[in-house]
Amino acid sequence: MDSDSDCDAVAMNIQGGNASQARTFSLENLPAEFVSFLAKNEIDPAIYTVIDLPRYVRLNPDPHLTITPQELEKQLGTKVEPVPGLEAFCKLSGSVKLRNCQAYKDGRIFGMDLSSGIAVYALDVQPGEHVLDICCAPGAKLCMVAGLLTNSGNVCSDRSRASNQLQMDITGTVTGVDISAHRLSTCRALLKRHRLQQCARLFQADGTTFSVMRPSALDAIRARIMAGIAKSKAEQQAQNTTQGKRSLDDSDDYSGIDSGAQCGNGGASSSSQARQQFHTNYTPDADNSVKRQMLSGLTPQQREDQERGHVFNGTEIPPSQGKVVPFYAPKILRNDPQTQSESYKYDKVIVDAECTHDGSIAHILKYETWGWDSFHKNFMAQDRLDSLADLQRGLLMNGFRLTKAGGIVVYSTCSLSRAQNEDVVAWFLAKMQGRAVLEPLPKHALGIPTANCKKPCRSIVASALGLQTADDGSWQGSAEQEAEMEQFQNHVMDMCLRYDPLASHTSGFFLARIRKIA
Ligand SMILES: C[S@@+](CC[C@H](N)C(=O)[O-])C[C@H]1O[C@@H](n2cnc3c(N)ncnc32)[C@H](O)[C@@H]1O
Repeated sequence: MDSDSDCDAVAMNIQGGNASQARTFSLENLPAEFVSFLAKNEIDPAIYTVIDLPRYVRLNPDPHLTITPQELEKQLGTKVEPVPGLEAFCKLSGSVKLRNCQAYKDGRIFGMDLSSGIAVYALDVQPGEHVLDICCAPGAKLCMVAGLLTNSGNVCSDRSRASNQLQMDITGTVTGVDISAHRLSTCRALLKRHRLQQCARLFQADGTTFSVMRPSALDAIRARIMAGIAKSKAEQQAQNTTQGKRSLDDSDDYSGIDSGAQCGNGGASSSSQARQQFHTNYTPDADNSVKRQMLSGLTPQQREDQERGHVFNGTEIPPSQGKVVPFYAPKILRNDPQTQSESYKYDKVIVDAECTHDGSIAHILKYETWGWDSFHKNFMAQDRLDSLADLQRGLLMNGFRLTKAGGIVVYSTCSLSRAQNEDVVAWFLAKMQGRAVLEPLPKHALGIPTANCKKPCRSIVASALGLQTADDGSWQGSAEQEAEMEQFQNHVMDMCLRYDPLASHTSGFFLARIRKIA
């Protein structure tokens, strides 16, 4: 979870508490299990003693929700410094509370750590692109992607039209997937607060098996809705009555699934069917634990492969499993036929994977107030730790599978553990055998010092390559293999990026940028 205020809002909701940000901290306060986790993962506990960690906000680029740093400074009564080189980001004192600020309530600013912003910039979102955000909630990055698509010049967000009119001019879209319904609710609320909901749809689903391709029928749906509007207007004029007027607003839930355009094959024929399908495909999570849910349409073989960690082969598309009802979608995206075809893979995918959140300093320190028991339950439970790398691999594999050839996948976490970062990326690259390559990232971007990445575990790479390992899992190769292994490990270290709070004065963050070759 990011150390931003929007994420804080979620955490506050979960806990129902009134956390205050502890800025100074004694390491002795950390619970023993967490200290041993840090030691095992070679994470320096001193990161939690950084006392002057700034807070960052992003100014909404929407021309109707702009605010200048000077105006924001007046509202907050504190210094607001634009971050050179990272458009719309500003730095504030770490003690600033955003929630009561009018600009925050109006959706003029987003709380978002700089490292998260750099993850989105690494996607290099272009106008008209279709982006998939796996593990999207509560939605800081998703909102930034939606903002880049909505305010990119090509895509006009015309607020001057009547408020109940659809904005029909979207070309690029962002699809967010998260397993947690209540976190998705926050995501939806954020999209609405920042008026970004027109180009975004959300699915409650397991990101390791999610299979919905990018929207494929925007033009057809747009035409149908426009025809509906024209027809409705004509009828209105003829009858001189408001009866039969079609509501053009964007109701949030799927109760309106039948209204508006139905788009050809596969469209849900009634809202009750749609609901039923939703509940068949996805069981909402009750406790925000890391639950893996299988799409009902997987064959037993696919299921078995999944359980063994072979999430498809990184490219193939499973047969269509019927339409999956979105958790939220504006009308123009709600009735997409969800065509299953190679040509509807996403241009860009971000996998901001579920992790132990140990790099999210402000968040971790809040457990001082909330109680470390809940921290243990949420993040350190042994079964959760044991299954985390599998989950992260599965999320990355599936994100890659849904990316078009030539597209980009960004893998990120807010953990500083090697097992959740370099090891996952190295395992993945080894499995993909040349179909995926690491792309350079801007080291020292914006003058922020990055930390050295860690050397991925050789036995994980060896096992991903199918090389013989000893009973204890260790691997020893020929001289030539050893040299290749060394080269591969160094390559992963060189190409990935780490923010360590001690050096960067941001949250702890890991980032890899992967291009899909085929
Ligand atoms: C680090 S947070 C994501 C933060 C988010 N990207 C943002 O910028 O606000 C990780 C998210 O992963 C979600 N998650 C956990 N397991 C998942 C799964 N199997 N499939 C999809 N989402 C999952 C959690 O509910 C949580 O919201």
